[in-house]
Amino acid sequence: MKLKDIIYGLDIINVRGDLNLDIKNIDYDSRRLQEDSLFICIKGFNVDGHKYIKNAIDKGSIAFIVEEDIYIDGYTFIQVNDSRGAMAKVSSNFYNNPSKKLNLVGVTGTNGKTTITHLMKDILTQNKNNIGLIGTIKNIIGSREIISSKTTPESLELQGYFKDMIDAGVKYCVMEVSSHSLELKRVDCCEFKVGIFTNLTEDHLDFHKDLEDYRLAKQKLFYKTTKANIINIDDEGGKKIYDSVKQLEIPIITYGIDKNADIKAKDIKLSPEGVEYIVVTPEYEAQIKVPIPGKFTVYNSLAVIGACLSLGIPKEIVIEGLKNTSGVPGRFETINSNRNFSVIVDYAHTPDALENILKTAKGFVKGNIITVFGCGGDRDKAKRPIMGRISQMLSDISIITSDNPRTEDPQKIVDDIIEGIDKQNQNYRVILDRKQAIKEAINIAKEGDVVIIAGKGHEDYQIIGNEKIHFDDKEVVIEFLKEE
Ligand SMILES: CC(=O)N[C@H]1[C@@H](OP(=O)(O)OP(=O)(O)OC[C@H]2O[C@@H](n3ccc(=O)[nH]c3=O)[C@H](O)[C@@H]2O)O[C@H](CO)[C@@H](O)[C@@H]1O[C@H](C)C(=O)N[C@@H](C)C(=O)N[C@H](CCC(=O)O)C(=O)O
Ligand SMILES: Nc1ncnc2c1ncn2[C@@H]1O[C@H](COP(=O)(O)OP(=O)(O)OP(=O)(O)O)[C@@H](O)[C@H]1O
Ligand SMILES: N[C@H](CCC[C@H](N)C(=O)O)C(=O)O
Ligand SMILES: [Mg+2]
Repeated sequence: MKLKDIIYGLDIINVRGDLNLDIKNIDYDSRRLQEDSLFICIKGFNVDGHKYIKNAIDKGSIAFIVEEDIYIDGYTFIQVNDSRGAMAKVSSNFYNNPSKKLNLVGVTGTNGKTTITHLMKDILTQNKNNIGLIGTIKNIIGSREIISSKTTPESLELQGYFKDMIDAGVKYCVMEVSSHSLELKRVDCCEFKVGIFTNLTEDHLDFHKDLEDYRLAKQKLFYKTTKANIINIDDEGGKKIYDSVKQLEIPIITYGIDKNADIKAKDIKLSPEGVEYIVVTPEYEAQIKVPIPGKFTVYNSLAVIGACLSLGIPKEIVIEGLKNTSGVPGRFETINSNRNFSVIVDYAHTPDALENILKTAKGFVKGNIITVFGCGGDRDKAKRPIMGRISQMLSDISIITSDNPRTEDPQKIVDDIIEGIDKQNQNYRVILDRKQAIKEAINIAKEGDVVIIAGKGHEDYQIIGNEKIHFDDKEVVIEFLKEE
């Protein structure tokens, strides 16, 4: 594509050089550059991409998007205020603005994004749709699946996936929209038909200044939608977002249990097998059954019902899809065994998620709750003692271990967690090695107990230092369950 077409509509400070160049590739990482590329220089959190310009020229880059006043004879330099925002624009142009041709549903909030997108997938595929999904576990493009490395990809990858979806005949794409992606402009130039807000609780305070800053990042999604905003009105953050977006022309559909919402659940029955309730919407009332336990499943499915309503998906398809969902890998996943206790692997890595999951287990456990969990390194430190306190309060035995320590000392992370623990109460222990911690939990479990292994869910790795080693909670559980 011609460079002048790629930069169409871009907010530019200055252009030096030829805009009639034929660009074959765009990249923001010099390590991947090819011949005839446009290199986007990003000032990152770790390094400044501008320092790779010479390296990029050696690899065949002919044009550059920069934030500084740089010029090298024979090459084209386009100076902008913000390279990340510019990357979203040029990526969308490069792939012919594919998001406009999709029914794109964006889901944001602290917890529930992956679950909601997977429930939507199960409904939409049932309706014989070729679908797209972008999120924490994997990205799906029709029949192709790609393991994810982020919840929301960088704008360049994202627009490329959208283009592939169009080529594969995809009509609906459901997507997790992280607060990082909203703040770092990964989803600029995405045209969302529908936005869903789940909830706002403590997380990511390493990245966002405070909870309000985190909420404001999430709120941005609801200014990017064209058809409807679906908002959890029982949630404090949801109420604030509602107040902020209600003056927009986009219809809002609220959902909730406690408040007078547009979509409500009544006669809720919670069981170890899942949830059942009657949904009341402006268009219909129906009995809903979802085979995923926990009150939060009511919220997640209400959000899904709201989104499907605004997209015109027939109610029968929605009801059947929810009833027959295969669940979500690593989210309240019970590991099959012939032991007389249960083991559940879950992705709860925030205080709210841990509290929800433990309260759900408490609702049906006959014996003790034994919880194994840790917290990720190089991420929000404030949540560590809170999770320690919640685990101790809601479990009979807490085994505190490592999650993904990354570059932090695992013992230091555990020390932060036990800051929140009452040390007089001997109902906790520390076993740094996650495998040994899981082994201990299974060894001490007795009839009627529930072992909850929280924090890593579907992850099949552990990040220690800068190394990613194979580690899968489910695999480890199955191995130990075989040993008697
Ligand atoms: C905080 C954050 O999001 N950081 C992202 C950010 O890193 P950065 O800006 O620090 O990049 P950098 O490493 O300083 O490099 C600057 C630029 O130089 C380039 N570079 C670098 C080295 C080189 O040799 N050549 C070169 O060109 C880089 O490609 C980049 O364009 O930009 C990088 C690429 O542009 C991302 O890979 C990186 O995400 C890292 C991997 C990350 O872990 N992000 C997490 C926190 C994240 O995004 N999480 C959210 C939320 C999760 C959830 O709640 O579900 C997510 O959406 O996944
Ligand atoms: N609506 C909800 N409210 C609170 N907790 C929830 C909700 N839905 C799921 N959970 C809990 O949060 C965990 C993570 O759920 P899920 O993966 O769907 O969230 P997510 O928003 O995609 O998280 P991430 O930010 O890591 O991508 C689940 O394993 C469960 O413990
Ligand atoms: N999307 C979450 C994942 C956390 C998963 C947990 N296992 C960890 O590594 O902290 C985040 O980026 O904070
Ligand atoms: Mg997710």
